Amino acid sequence: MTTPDTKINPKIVVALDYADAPSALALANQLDPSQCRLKVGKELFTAAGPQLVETLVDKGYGVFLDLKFHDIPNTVAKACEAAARLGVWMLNVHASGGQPMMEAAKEGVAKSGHQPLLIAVTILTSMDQQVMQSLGIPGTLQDQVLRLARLTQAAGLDGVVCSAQEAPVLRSTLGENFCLVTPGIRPRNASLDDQSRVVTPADALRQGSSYLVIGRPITRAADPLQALRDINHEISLI
Ligand SMILES: O=c1ccn([C@@H]2O[C@H](COP(=O)(O)O)[C@@H](O)[C@H]2O)c(=O)[nH]1
Repeated sequence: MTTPDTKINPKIVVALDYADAPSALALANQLDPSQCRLKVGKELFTAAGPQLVETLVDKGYGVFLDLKFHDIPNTVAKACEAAARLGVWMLNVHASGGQPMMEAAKEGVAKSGHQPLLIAVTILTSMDQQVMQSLGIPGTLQDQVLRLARLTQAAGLDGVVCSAQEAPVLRSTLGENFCLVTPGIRPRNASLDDQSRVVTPADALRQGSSYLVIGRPITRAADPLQALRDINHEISLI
């Protein structure tokens, strides 16, 4: 097995799910871009805006702008163009917006003059088979993740957000170069919170994840820096 080189290509993406910029910067200022990348999601972006994203980029962090765009193709294209202009490392849309929407997203990114990774959310890691059924989506959850991931690849995107539980089948079907970004990561004995499809950090990498998105197990730990160090140590042993 290969040893993940966490220094050159950190595998952990810390979800900065904070209510304001000072709280997010308090953690970012203690971390180092060689230890992790950072994710800005809907809560923080709505509160702190593009300026915070640019600040994190200027600090040298790879920033995943997790706004999960899902709208008509023209609107998503323009949103992706604007997001890519912030200099982020990665951004995303919802695969359930369909192939034309994802193709428009890709065109929008191309127009920005930047080259972030563009990925699509398949089925949220908080969802389970029962929730899928309640939405009237037929088949197994894994089948639906695979269907949306194939559509994402056909649209020319770089990868998907999925659970590491689906990583083995996606990796074998979609190839080594398709990026699998996996939230729902929980160290052994950690609280699941609102996540349903969870995997430990080391198991997620063994299953084929490219990047691990981790929020509360780090940000709500008594010592977030130590929690990140522990997880980086765990995955360095693979
Ligand atoms: O399917 C998805 C897509 C995105 N997320 C985001 O990842 C983090 C997970 O945070 P935890 O605190 O580790 O649960 C959060 O920002 C979500 O918005 C996801 O969980 N699942």
